[in-house]
Amino acid sequence: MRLRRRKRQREKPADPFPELVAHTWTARSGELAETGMRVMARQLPSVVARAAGLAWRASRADTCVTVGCNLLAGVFTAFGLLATTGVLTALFSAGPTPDRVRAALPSLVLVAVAAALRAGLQAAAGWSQSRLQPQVTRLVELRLYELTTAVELAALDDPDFLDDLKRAQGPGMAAAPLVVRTAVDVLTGAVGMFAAAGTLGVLHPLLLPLLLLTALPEGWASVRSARMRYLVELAVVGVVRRKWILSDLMADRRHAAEVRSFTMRGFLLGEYDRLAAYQRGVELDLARRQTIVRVTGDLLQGVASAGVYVALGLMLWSGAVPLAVAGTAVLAIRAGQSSLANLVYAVNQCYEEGLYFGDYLRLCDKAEALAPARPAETATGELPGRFDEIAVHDVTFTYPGAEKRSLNGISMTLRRGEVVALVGENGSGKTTLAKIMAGLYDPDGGEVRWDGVPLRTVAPERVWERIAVIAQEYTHWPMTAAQNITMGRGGGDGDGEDGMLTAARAAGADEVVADLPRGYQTLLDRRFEGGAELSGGQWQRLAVARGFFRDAPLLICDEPTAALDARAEHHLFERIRAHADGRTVLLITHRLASVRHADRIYVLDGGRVIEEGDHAKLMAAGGLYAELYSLQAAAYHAA
Ligand SMILES: Nc1ncnc2c1ncn2[C@@H]1O[C@H](COP(=O)(O)OP(=O)(O)OP(=O)(O)O)[C@@H](O)[C@H]1O
Repeated sequence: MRLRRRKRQREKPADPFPELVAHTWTARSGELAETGMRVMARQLPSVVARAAGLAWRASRADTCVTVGCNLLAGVFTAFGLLATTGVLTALFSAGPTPDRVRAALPSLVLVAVAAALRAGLQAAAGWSQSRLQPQVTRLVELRLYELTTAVELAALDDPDFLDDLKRAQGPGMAAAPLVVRTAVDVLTGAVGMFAAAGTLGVLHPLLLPLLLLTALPEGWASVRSARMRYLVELAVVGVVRRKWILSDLMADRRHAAEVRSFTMRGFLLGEYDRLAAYQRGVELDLARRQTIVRVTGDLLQGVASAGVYVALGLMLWSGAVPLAVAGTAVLAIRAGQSSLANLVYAVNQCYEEGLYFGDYLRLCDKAEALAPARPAETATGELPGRFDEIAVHDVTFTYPGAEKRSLNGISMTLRRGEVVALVGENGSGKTTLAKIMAGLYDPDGGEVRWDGVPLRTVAPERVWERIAVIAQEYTHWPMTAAQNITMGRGGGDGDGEDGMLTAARAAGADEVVADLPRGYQTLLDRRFEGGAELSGGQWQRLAVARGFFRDAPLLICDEPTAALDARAEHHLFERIRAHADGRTVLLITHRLASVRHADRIYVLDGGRVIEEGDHAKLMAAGGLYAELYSLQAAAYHAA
């Protein structure tokens, strides 16, 4: 056992990039290195069952055709082989040659018909198998993204979940169609082998072990060489990932200016070449070792075949089998040999892909348990269309995996028509509190109530429908300008065009769009022909327009002016104040001049509210707010 392990360790190439090998994708290498044929045989049925379930859900018709045609092709293989005996018996019988040929004709026709039918069935099976692949891919991709867009936001803060997601999204998802394909290959190989074995059993029971004897060396060689390749792939996976990252840095437009201005070209090319040279070395070594294994397999197979033919000769000589049967046996052994080798190879492949596919299934199970938090059908709480008051009571919150609380017993009230500001230094908990109010996270303790209805009892979707968030970190959606404003509500360009224009004007996005070549229909993605790129401030105006367009009773603005020029910022704060008419605005900003006119200001520090009141009251109190405000004001006066 120890000897075997030592031998396996020798198979693994020494790794000159230790910092890269720690990647989670390599987690399977140890498992596989210890996996033998017996473990594979035990686990294979469950992998095949999963693959069959997946294929069934992707397309029942194609699954039935694939399986049915493969089974029927096996029947015709056996039938053809048995009919061959009839041909040979007729040909080897006594009498003039024309008579013998004539006698062989009916069996010959049967052989030809069986071969044609088998070829037709195999073609049909191959076609439906190819049809299954894209359908399976579509199914697994859609399922994964349905789940990732529905899981609680907190799940995406959990490093374990993210780790699982990366594995599922990469090799796990890619393995799904391969698991189905290799499972069908297992079936095809098994059917072919059973057809040949059945034929031999019918011809003479002693012929069956001979088939196994000749197929074993090739089966061994193909499994061993596949496992070598797989282990090497796992060993270099970190190197390959690093190469992807470097190729992205060297070929992507986003990095092009920096690569040039910092003259990084030589460094990046050197790094890339170092990795590529290592990978080439490992692969050349693999090719050498695989060739040795294959040649050994071929030699052993040659010896085994010679043994088989000697045994067959002896049986013929002793009269145990007639000449015609021996001839058919040679054909059946050859057919069985290739089917068995294919079967062993397919089993190995199916098992390998099954390992990765298992990652995908585990992630789906995990994500299903995390989503949806409270489906609309079972949630008991109903929110009012427009609320009068949002009350936050003694809310505490710790991010998953974090050691420190981000919120520490926060209480506050927001009423309809008010602009309420959250201020505080970096990391004081403003964004976290806003996300809890938006129903993106459930608090660990305390609660948020809308007109007395606890958010904890309401389906998150119902909360999100009533909120517009202009977030600190927003996405540059690679859609048209119009879609950037309207997506998420109605979704279509034609939907609420007046509303879109009003929102764009309010946010100053109309000036941005006026300069675009195709106006609102311009695609904001330079990676496509005719796509446009915007500046940071221009993107922010679109994000603000998106927030206004939702026309929700609660508008949360988290640093909405960070990238805006002075004029746009002034205009936006005026517009936000106007927006509060009949609605409520929660404003988070470090620009304290802009919160002077807020109805109420809450000052956060270390996840607690340390001051509360309007501008005049807080200035008079002379606390943190007054200090921060005076610092900013002094900077302007000094100028
Ligand atoms: N996704 C996260 N996972 C773990 N901790 C987080 C996460 N997001 C924020 N935190 C932590 O929570 C605390 C509060 O962060 P938050 O983003 O709410 O602060 P903030 O007041 O909005 O800061 P800023 O003014 O810089 O935007 C910080 O200590 C931060 O490190």
